[in-house]
Amino acid sequence: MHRLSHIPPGTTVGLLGGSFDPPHEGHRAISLAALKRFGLDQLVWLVSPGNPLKAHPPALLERRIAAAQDLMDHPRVQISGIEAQLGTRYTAETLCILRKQHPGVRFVWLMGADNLAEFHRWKDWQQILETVPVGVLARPGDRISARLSPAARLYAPYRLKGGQSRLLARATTPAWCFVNVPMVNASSTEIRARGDWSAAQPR
Ligand SMILES: Nc1ncnc2c1ncn2[C@@H]1O[C@H](COP(=O)(O)OP(=O)(O)OP(=O)(O)O)[C@@H](O)[C@H]1O
Ligand SMILES: O=C(O)c1ccc[n+]([C@@H]2O[C@H](COP(=O)([O-])O)[C@@H](O)[C@H]2O)c1
Repeated sequence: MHRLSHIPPGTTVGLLGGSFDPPHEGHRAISLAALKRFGLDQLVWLVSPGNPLKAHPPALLERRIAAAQDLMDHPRVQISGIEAQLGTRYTAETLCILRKQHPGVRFVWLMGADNLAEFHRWKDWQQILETVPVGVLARPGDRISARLSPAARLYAPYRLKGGQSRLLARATTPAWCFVNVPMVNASSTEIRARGDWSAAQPR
């Protein structure tokens, strides 16, 4: 069975799932902010085989992983294509397997504010919130829609304030925390639209 490497029991590990099509400075910035604000030991970029809610297929996984490794060369961050190896696309399924494989590890699901706004559309989203702490990072333009989202409203009683962010990883679930971090106005959609990544490349 495929596993994440170098994840010692007892550690706290942030999981940043994404299409990374392509990876950019926004991903890098929220990763560094998440390590610090949530006091995480490590972080894993889960490069997705394809977001189940996105109609267009992403660029080749190998190409996205290579670009991610170039961009995020950091001793506490690993880039992983494990979802493709496990055959999972849905986050709830991925988390279920990872938690079984690493019983002593405290995983935290990380996402930008835009994903919290849409979170109620994910498969078994309440199960995700009930089983792993969720850290949400501010993103330009999405802070208000995220705060007003169905998931944020329903789970409002379980939100840790920004000043308590370092408690998140070891908090009893459900627990989530929105942190206002310095924002980077970068998006893969915009980079693809410029043609710097998509043009003449295999998809
Ligand atoms: N600039 C950013 N600021 C904060 N969070 C971000 C930023 N860019 C991406 N994220 C978050 O990183 C994760 C992976 O994002 P993803 O790979 O979809 O990038 P994206 O720029 O949102 O791509 P696309 O434009 O194709 O939707 C998501 O949780 C997303 O919310
Ligand atoms: O599980 C789901 O239903 C689900 C729906 C939408 C997105 N996700 C995950 O959310 C992460 C961010 O996706 P993306 O495309 O916005 O980078 C990535 O890991 C996806 O697999 C998961």
